Amino acid sequence: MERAAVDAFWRGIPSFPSIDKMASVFAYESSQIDWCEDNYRNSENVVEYFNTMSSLIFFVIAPIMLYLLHPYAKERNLAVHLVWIMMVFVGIFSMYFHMTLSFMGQMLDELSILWVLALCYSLWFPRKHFPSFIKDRKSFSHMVLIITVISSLSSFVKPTANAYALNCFTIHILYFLFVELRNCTDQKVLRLAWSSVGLWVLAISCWISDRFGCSFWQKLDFCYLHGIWHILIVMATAYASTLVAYLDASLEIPYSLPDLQYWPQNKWSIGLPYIALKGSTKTRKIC
Ligand SMILES: CCCCCCCC/C=C\CCCCCCCC(=O)N[C@@H](CO)[C@H](O)/C=C/CCCCCCCCCCCCC
Ligand SMILES: [Ca+2]
Ligand SMILES: [Zn+2]
Repeated sequence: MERAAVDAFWRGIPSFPSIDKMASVFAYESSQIDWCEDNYRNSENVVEYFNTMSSLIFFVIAPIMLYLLHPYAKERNLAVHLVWIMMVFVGIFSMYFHMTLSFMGQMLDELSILWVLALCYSLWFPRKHFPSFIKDRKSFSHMVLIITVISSLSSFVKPTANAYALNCFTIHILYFLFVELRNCTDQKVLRLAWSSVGLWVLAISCWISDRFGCSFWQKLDFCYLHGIWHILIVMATAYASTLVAYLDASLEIPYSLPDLQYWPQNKWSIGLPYIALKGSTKTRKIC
């Protein structure tokens, strides 16, 4: 069938978008968002070259975290691995978004972040903060799933607001971490919490500065803040997710004696944090 005929066919169906409209969501620069980096400066096929390349950090950190968290995931729940597998997709969509600045790229980038957040909440949100009508983690996960499906659909209503809404989640994460840790005296936990907050503060400063201070950074010919945000937010995610996973492990699998360690250098607490299990596993205990 001719393309015009196909288009006319679909146009006959009320409220079905035309083929042109559907194709345009993939078009270069069809997103209403444009970051500070000059478009097409380094390549005629890649709109924002540095922002695209800095998203490669997802492919560096994700496999290392998958490897480091394997003993913990095996003991607690193999679904933990989904977090860093999904982070690889966030990286792919982030690259696609900055390469094209297309509407489809923007939505894939933002929706993938929303679903990683949903997964983290389902896995690690502390039981004692569950709403009173929720009796266990399974029901909590179902509630998170319903909210995430509704939020995913709502994200098409005002797409320019999505990134701000996603950033607001951090306020909630900071709030419950504060409540959880206000009586904590474990120096390792506190150091990890402060490092997570520090990385996030640096990251969000770059994100906001790129969004709202672009003319200033253009004068300095330094338009790389969004790319730097990519690197810092992946590190903040590694730190914060390990922290909440550790708090969860201390409550849910205490017999395995979870311990916070750093790769590659544990001595100075630098590098990527992970959970080492120093005790017996459940299976060994039963045998
Ligand atoms: C019980 C919950 C524990 C949560 C632990 C952390 C969960 C992290 C979840 C998601 C990872 C986010 C990865 C960010 C990818 C960035 C891609 C990107 O740059 N997208 C932009 C467009 O290119 C877009 O404008 C950005 C939108 C905002 C993203 C907001 C992400 C929130 C990340 C939360 C990090 C937590 C740090 C907590 C510190 C104490
Ligand atoms: Ca740009
Ligand atoms: Zn980005």
